[in-house]
Amino acid sequence: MNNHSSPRAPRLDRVMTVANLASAGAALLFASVLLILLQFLSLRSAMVEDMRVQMRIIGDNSTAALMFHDRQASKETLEALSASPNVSAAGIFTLSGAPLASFARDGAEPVAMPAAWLIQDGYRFGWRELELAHRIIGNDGPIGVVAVRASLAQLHARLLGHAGLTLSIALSAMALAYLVVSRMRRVVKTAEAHLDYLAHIDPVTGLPNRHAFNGRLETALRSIDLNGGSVGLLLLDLDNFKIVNDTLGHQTGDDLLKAAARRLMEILRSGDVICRIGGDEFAIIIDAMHAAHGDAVAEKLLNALATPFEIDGHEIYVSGSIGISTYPEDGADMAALTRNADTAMYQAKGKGKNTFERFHPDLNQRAQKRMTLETNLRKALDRGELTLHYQPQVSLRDGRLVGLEALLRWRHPELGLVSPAEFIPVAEESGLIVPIGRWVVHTACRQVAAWRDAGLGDVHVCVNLSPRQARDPHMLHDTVMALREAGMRPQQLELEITETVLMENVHANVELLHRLQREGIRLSIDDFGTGYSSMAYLKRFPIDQVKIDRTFVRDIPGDGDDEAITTAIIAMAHSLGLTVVAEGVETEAQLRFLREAGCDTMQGYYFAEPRPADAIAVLLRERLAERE
Ligand SMILES: Nc1nc2c(ncn2[C@@H]2O[C@H](COP(=O)(O)O[C@H]3[C@@H](O)[C@H](n4cnc5c(=O)[nH]c(N)nc54)O[C@@H]3COP(=O)(O)O)[C@@H](O)[C@H]2O)c(=O)[nH]1
Repeated sequence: MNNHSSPRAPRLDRVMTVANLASAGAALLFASVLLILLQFLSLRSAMVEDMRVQMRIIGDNSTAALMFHDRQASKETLEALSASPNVSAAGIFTLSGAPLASFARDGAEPVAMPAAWLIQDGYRFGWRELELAHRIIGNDGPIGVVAVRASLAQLHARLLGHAGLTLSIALSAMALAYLVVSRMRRVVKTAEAHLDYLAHIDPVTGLPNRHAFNGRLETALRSIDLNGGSVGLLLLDLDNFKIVNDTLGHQTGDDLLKAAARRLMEILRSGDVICRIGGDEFAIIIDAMHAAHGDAVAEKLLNALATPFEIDGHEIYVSGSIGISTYPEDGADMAALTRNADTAMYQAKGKGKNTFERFHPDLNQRAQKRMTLETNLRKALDRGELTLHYQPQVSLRDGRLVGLEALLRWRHPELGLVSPAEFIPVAEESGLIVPIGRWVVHTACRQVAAWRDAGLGDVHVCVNLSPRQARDPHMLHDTVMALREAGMRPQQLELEITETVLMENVHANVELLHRLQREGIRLSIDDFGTGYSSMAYLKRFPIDQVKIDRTFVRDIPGDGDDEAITTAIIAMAHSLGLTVVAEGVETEAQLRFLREAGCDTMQGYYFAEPRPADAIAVLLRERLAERE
């Protein structure tokens, strides 16, 4: 399995670092050369100044010797210069240029009478020597010249020392700068790598995230465009993951995601890519896949999830629904391919979860049909196309009618009678269930009031509550208003909630059910046995009644498992003080079995199918007559 990022081209920052260091080095070098030059000029002027002071002294001290042509005195005066190590030769001359005295170090050439321009300028620098000349002034003006030749060796040595020091400081600064820059580069690189990780990796599972998935899929499709072949895309959504999160907490949810991701990764081949692209959604890109391979991989993925997960001492069962699409057959681009895999995945969910579905164009037709249903459903309320039918609930003790379940019916002028099994999910997904559900509660309550006002007595009515309605913040208020408007006792209304809805958001639902209970509204669990089926959880909810799903009733008596489940549900519900309704009772044998098992109430075609309000009025009249 390939989940690593591709090697990158040499980074621009590396080039930038070298460029920065080079420019810093050049600047330092320039500054160093400038410093050395300044140093040189400063040493030079200091030397000239020093020599001139000495020559002035010699000149002043030689005035008398010059006037009297005293060679010995001139020589002695001149020899004072020998103390200065720079001076290699010196001489005192008369104005006519005749030497009066001279001094030269070992091997040095004696000085000659300086040229007029040198006397004028005072000094001249050569490469290795400095020549100086100074007029000696008597009482009536110039009387002679003192000339000196000084070696620059000492100045050069000092300059070399300075240059060495300056350059070593510059080099040390460069080395320090290099170390600081390298360290900064390492810090920046680590930060960059971390940011890159965060941008591409899901922190919970360590898998590439949606952003990375887009890149991987794009690369895979581009490669197919160039080289041919096909790519398979599998979208896997964990079933009922939300229940785990809500009931066991987010940490357990995260641990489950991590463990599931590990299992899925383990069964994939190298070259396949798995990414986490949403809360409980994974995408698997299968390279160079043949049509049959997608199904095989999907089966392997589902099998990998089949063994329960051991997390924090909990044994957690989780399954997946997978949608498969193949490039280029099922979509011309990334968006179409992903959309179609998504459509297939929803189809798999609709088929009852823990399965996979390969995309085929019919699915789009189905999606189209769904769209048509939704468009028409939006107008159904206003056009008065919705009605309620009512199905009686009968006491198993005495056969008396004890309640009615309100069931929605939709007759569309062109589509005909549309089954609630078909349009309720569409209403739920589109959110239309909220206004429709509100209408159902109000209509059912108004109908109960109408029967009462017609002298048919008080009736108990049950209304289904969908997941969206349970989340609707106005639901409680709307329901209470419907009861008030109808002048009904709250106990006459029962809301049916499926186990799955209940478990979808345990904390919020516990709160909601308590508030409904405080209003006096009765509550029952619908389709019990098909969902989470935990009596322990039922204890947390203020429930009055449990409705055994008709799939368990269908094969009793006869099916040992269903008999055992039905009997157990009745016994457990009673032990919690709840009454039990059996759904889908169609035969005398079922009725007898349920009565013997102690079931309280039955609902099903055996007694009556759901009927319009007028037909129910007939039953209510019969009930009244029986009472009298
Ligand atoms: N949120 C809402 N959901 C609603 C509403 N009205 C209906 N529904 C849900 O739609 C599903 C299908 O309902 P329907 O086609 O009305 O089927 C009901 C009965 O007709 C059917 N039934 C009753 N007795 C029998 C029987 O003996 N055999 C048999 N095969 N079917 C029978 O069962 C359905 C009632 O189920 P339940 O609600 O679980 O008690 C269905 O899920 C409805 O809940 C609505 O207003 N809001």
